[in-house]
Amino acid sequence: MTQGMNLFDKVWFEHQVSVDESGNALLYIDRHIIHEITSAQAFDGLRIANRPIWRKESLLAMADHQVPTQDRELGDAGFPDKGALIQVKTLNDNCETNDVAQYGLDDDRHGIVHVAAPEQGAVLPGMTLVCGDSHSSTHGAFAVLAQGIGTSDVEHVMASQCLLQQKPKVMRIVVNGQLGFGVTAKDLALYLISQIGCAGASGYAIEYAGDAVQALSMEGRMTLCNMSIEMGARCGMVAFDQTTQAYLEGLPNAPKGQDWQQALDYWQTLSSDTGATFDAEFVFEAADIAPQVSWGTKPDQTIAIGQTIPSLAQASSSVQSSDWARAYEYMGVGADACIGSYAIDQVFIGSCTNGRLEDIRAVAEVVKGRKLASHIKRAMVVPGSAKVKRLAESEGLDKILVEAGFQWREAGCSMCNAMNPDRLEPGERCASTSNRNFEGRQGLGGRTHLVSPAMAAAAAIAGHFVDVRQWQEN
Ligand SMILES: CC(C)[C@H](C(=O)O)[C@@H](O)C(=O)O
Ligand code: SF4
Repeated sequence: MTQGMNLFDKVWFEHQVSVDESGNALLYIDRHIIHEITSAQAFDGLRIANRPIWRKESLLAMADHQVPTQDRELGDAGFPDKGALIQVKTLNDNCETNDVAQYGLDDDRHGIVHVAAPEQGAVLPGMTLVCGDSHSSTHGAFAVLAQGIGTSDVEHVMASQCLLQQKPKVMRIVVNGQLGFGVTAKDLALYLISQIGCAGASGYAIEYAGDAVQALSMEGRMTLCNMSIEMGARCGMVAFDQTTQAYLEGLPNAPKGQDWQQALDYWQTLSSDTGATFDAEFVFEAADIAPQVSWGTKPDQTIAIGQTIPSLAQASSSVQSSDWARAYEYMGVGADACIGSYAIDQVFIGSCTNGRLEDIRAVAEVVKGRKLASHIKRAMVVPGSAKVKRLAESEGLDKILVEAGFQWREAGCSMCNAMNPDRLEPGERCASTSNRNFEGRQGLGGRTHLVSPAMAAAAAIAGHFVDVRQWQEN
């Protein structure tokens, strides 16, 4: 085994084809996932240049952003937005013409790219992975070097199976100890972003390590890696271990028999060696982390439940102070106020951050036998994939949620980014398990507060943010 190498470097150098004088490296790409938003122009580009796809077996497609999450049985008629229908049909046509594997809308493997691909075993340790989507960092949970790319790079990778880029620096974030009762991977992610800042990891690949990270399930690790991009990082990774192995064993696309044994031998090398070095390192104590709520319009504008919204006097620069002033205004919140003092209008549980089975179980646990607060206009649970939906239904979770007053939808990105019919109205305040709280992210004028699934569930019942730990059984 190579001595003293960190995890990122191991995967990087295994895939580096060449480096030019200015330091630009060509990186070989193993897995390329595509969706309906960022692939159409790439397919067009190849067609115009009369270039074939280099290795179509590396591609996996599914439409997720624009698909409606209800009335799917109506087929095309279920799409209220005909532009969205065209995008989805274009992806279908491109996949058929180019013989690219696709999980279509009626396929029981369909879902949000970052939820559906890993659960089929299409994402394996040691791979390099790209997708024309910023939250591709999710797949780093499997010790994968997973990056989001733009549409022109989608075309380059289709044509050459390679990505041209500068090698990022590597940051390790160590979280010691264990997360407290009721504190989840989402709270950890939001906390780290609030400490490191939205641009704090720009130019870096992150490796998450320490006892608290190792104790996370694969779902929790995906939640954590998913939000790396909200710190500006190029990707986030977690070392391969028993948890990774147990998750992958038996999945449809995971290797079998001899191949599995051989793969394991390699995968077991996918952690940072003792003595590995990093360009930056942060160390946190899990015990310091409480359930988090974002109060502003950037993911790092986040506080622990129980803290008050910071005042301008606490800002560290004039830029931060003007950012905060604008955020108070847009979000309709005030300095020094308690986040629990604002009534919530909508609740959204889903997205590639928190649309997995563990997340839905956490919501059901909190809302079981309770009802939505009477002023909540709408509360939705949107599974991240058809598989998550099926598994949740087999546990009876859908019934618990519907009983409490939630809508139970079909898989898709849904209200995470308002590219489909699920949106906030101007001024509406939403407890959301998604990953971005930018202005207008969930609908023009909508106000997003990022929280964990359990915190969103408690807010749905109380009608405002509360500390969910008072409601859970220890
Ligand atoms: C539409 C897509 C390109 C976009 C992204 O890259 O992140 C979306 O997934 C998002 O979360 O805003
Ligand atoms: S769920 Fe949200 S963050 Fe994830 S891919 Fe879809 S739109 Fe992007």
